[in-house]
Amino acid sequence: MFNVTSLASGYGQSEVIHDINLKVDKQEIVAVMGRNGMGKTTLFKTLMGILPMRHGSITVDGRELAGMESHQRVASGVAYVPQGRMIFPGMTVLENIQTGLPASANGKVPDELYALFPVLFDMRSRRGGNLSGGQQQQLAIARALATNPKVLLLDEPTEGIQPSIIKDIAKSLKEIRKLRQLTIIVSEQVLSFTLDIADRFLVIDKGRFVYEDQRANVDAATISRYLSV
Ligand SMILES: Nc1ncnc2c1ncn2[C@@H]1O[C@H](COP(=O)(O)OP(=O)(O)OP(=O)(O)O)[C@@H](O)[C@H]1O
Repeated sequence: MFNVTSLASGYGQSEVIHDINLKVDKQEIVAVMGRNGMGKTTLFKTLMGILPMRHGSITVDGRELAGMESHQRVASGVAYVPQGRMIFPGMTVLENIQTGLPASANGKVPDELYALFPVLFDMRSRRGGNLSGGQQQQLAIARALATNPKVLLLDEPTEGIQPSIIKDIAKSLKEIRKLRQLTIIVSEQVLSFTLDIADRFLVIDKGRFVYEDQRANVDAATISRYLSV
């Protein structure tokens, strides 16, 4: 459904992502685990077209995204929740979510989104910047879901968030995956969160995948070793 072939990218002279291949099925949740600086954010930025690719191919249901601007990739069904959330702090919760809605929605937030994140309904008139970190993360996810994606990319969603909210986020993601047959790729350093949601695990090390396994066979000790070296 989401296929990445021989993808490379980097900054200036230095190549950071080397020849990455990834195939993700419809409704599958894949975790990309890796320490700081291993290339998770660079990979996601390349998938979204924020950073140009040096070579490779990215397809969603057979449609090639290479060469498309970021907004065209969103229109093709890929949504992105960046590291650090990047919500608009001066805008209300409602306005933040509306920025993700297609024009055809006429500004109406689907009830389903508020059902997934009830706190956002309660706080819809507050400024995004006044929400807690966990609430902002939920807002960033809701804004991405408002674009009605087929594929959701989440970059380190648990960073700086308290454990009870992490559990809520895991629950919402599993729910929305079922509801919308959503494909999810999530980068993380926190294994407990991904063990809760992911069907398959990959470890990225210096811009290459060095480990892969299904949830049922996953060797948590091996992944932890990669994360702690
Ligand atoms: N704007 C940039 N210019 C040059 N090099 C960069 C830039 N951003 C990241 N890098 C380098 O690219 C490599 C991968 O960084 P990246 O941010 O993708 O890692 P990460 O796995 O997402 O880690 P983190 O969890 O710290 O975000 C690192 O060596 C980093 O120094």
